Parts: sequence; structure tokens; C-alpha cells
Amino acid sequence: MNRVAVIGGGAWGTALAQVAARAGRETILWAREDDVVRAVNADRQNPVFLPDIDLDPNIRATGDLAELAGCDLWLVVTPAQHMRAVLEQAPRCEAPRLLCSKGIEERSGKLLHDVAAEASPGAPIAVLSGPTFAHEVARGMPTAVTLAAKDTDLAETLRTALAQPAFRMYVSDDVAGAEIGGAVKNVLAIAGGVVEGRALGQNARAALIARGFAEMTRFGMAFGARPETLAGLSGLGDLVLTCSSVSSRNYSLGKGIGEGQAASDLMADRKTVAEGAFTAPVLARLAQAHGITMPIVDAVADLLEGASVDRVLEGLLARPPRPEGV
Ligand SMILES: NC(=O)C1=CN([C@@H]2O[C@H](COP(=O)(O)OP(=O)(O)OC[C@H]3O[C@@H](n4cnc5c(N)ncnc54)[C@H](O)[C@@H]3O)[C@@H](O)[C@H]2O)C=CC1
Ligand SMILES: O=C(CO)COP(=O)(O)O
Repeated sequence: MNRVAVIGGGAWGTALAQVAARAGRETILWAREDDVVRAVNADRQNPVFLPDIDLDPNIRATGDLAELAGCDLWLVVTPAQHMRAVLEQAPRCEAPRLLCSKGIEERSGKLLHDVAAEASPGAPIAVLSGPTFAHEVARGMPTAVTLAAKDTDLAETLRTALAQPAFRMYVSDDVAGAEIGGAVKNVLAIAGGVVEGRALGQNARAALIARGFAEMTRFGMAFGARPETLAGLSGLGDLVLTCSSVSSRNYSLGKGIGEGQAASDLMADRKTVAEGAFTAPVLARLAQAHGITMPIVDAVADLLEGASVDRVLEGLLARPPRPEGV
């Protein structure tokens, strides 16, 4: 695992390149934007997606996917909706793919490990997920994540290659659980932002986190996740993080909606990705198709389509009472 490729020069890809370089790996960061490649190589900075952070000299950027062919491990950090296309353009090789993006592919309804398996036949797949704001990880601040692979030897090998005292990796074999937590929390973080933007109060925030977690658990259990994974770093841990801070792009999007701005205006011209906006419609669709009740997710999907905050809130508060268990 000496040569590590990071595919995606956004905030999270750049932060993970820091992690790999600090672990002593020769690290190649593939970025789509020429100005990112230039700035990383010339100035050791990524001013476009992760400003004001000095990057490790062991990171070299490239805009050429062909250069990744000789790498021993690929960290895949594209936005979820672009993962398939980027992997299909990348050279064929059987280096393990560690998927670090969070989402569900909108058009197929597939989790990202299924997308990656189709786009990179023969390559082993693992997933990294958890409460990880990129700017904190890039600065070396203490962080813990879930690293999941069906093959537990692979998970251990990847952990050994990347883990550091301030980047703790907890291994698991629950790939679906790790992915579902990260995908669903992005949608719930938008709702968390609406609570803030509408000044609905701290009680409402706590209710949202608890009832949102019930929705995540219902969905996860139906799709093969284990409850302890959902209650861990990649589920509840990340839900708490992103429902509490404007550092979350999903939360900020929801905050703008709660303050009365149109979701379409907020989404237009965004350079950074708010994955929850793409996951919400497909998650709502999958839940409906499988008879899983997810009223908060449905509410977020409606808000993104332009429904009024007051009407959506009224609908949620008028739901008939039910027993608390999930
Ligand atoms: N930023 C963070 O703190 C964290 C992000 N993630 C996840 O990592 C993934 C990537 O997010 P960030 O690095 O934050 O991105 P970002 O929001 O910083 O940057 C946007 C990224 O999208 C890429 N992009 C835009 N259009 C594209 C296209 N047509 N094809 C391929 N790539 C395209 C850009 O090149 C850039 O890398 C997302 O799934 C996100 O949920 C996960 C954990 C933490
Ligand atoms: O996934 C994240 C932290 O774990 C980042 O959240 P946002 O994409 O909402 O910024």
C-alpha cells in the first residue's frame, strides 16, 4: 500500500490526501479542475475547495486519470452522482477501492459499493464513513471513522495503511450499514438546518435527531444494515455532527431554506456539493417502494421541490401519534 491515489480534489479528497501523506504514503491526488492541480503542485494549497490549509509535500496532484494505474490503493472521493462515470473513465486495475463519498445513485437507486463494483469489475471494495469535517481532518484534529469491508483482512490492511493517532479507524464488515448512515444523515442534516433557519428551537433539534435516527434505522434494517453500525460513528455520530453546525454544507442549505430562500436559488451555481439534495428524492422513492415510513425525509424532498416551509412543518406536526419504538 505504498502508492495511494485519491480520486477527487474537493475538500474531502484533499483532506484524505493529507491523511495518506501523513501516514507516509506516496500520494497522488486526481482533481478535475486544472487550477486545483496547479495550486496543489505549485503552492501546496487547494484554495478552491479547502482554503487556508498547508498541504503535505508528499501530495502530488494530476489531472490525468491514467497516472493512477500503478497505485496500490484508490480512495474514491467524487460526489456520489459522478462516481460511476469517473470510475468508468479510470484505468482498469484491481487496486482496492476505498469509497469515501456519501450518497445513493439517483438514477439507479443503488448504494455506492454496488455502483463501484459495476464500474470497477474485479476490484475489492471498502467504505470509509463517519463524522469528519474535511477542514478538521486536514489540520490533524482528532477524528474517528468507520472503515467497512466484507473482507475483514482487507479492512485491517487499509486501516494499517492509513490510521494515525488523530485519525482513528474502527473496522467493520457492515458495508451497507456504513453507507446508509452517511447517505441518510445528509438528508436529515438539511432538515437540521431548516430547524435552525426557522428558529424552531433546541427541543425541535433534539426531536429531529432522535426521530431522524429512527427513520435511518428503519431504512437501514430493511436494506441489510446492522443496528450497531447505524448507532455508531457512520450513522448517529455523523448525524449529530451535521445536524449541529453550519460547517455542514447540507445543514447550511437547510438553514437557507428555513430562512425563506428558494432551494433552487441556493442550489444554483454551487461549487461545493450538498449530497443530501441529490439523495433525498431517491431515498424518499426507495422508502415508499419498500413501505418504509420516513416523514422527515419526505419533508426534505418536498422542500427541495419548492414546497413551503410552513406547510411542510404543519404536515409533520399533524401526523397521528404513534408508539415511540422504531
Ligand atoms: N467535505 C467534507 O467534509 C466531507 C465530504 N464527504 C463526501 O465526499 C464527497 C465529495 O465531497 P467534497 O470533497 O466535500 O466535495 P466539494 O464540495 O469540496 O467539491 C466538489 C467536488 O465535486 C467535483 N465535481 C463537480 N462536478 C463533477 C463532475 N461532473 N464529475 C466529477 N466530479 C465533479 C469537483 O471536482 C470537486 O471535487 C461527497 O460525497 C461528500 O458527501 C464525506 C465526508 C466529509
Ligand atoms: O459528511 C460530512 C461530515 O461527516 C460533511 O457534511 P456536509 O457534506 O454536509 O458538509
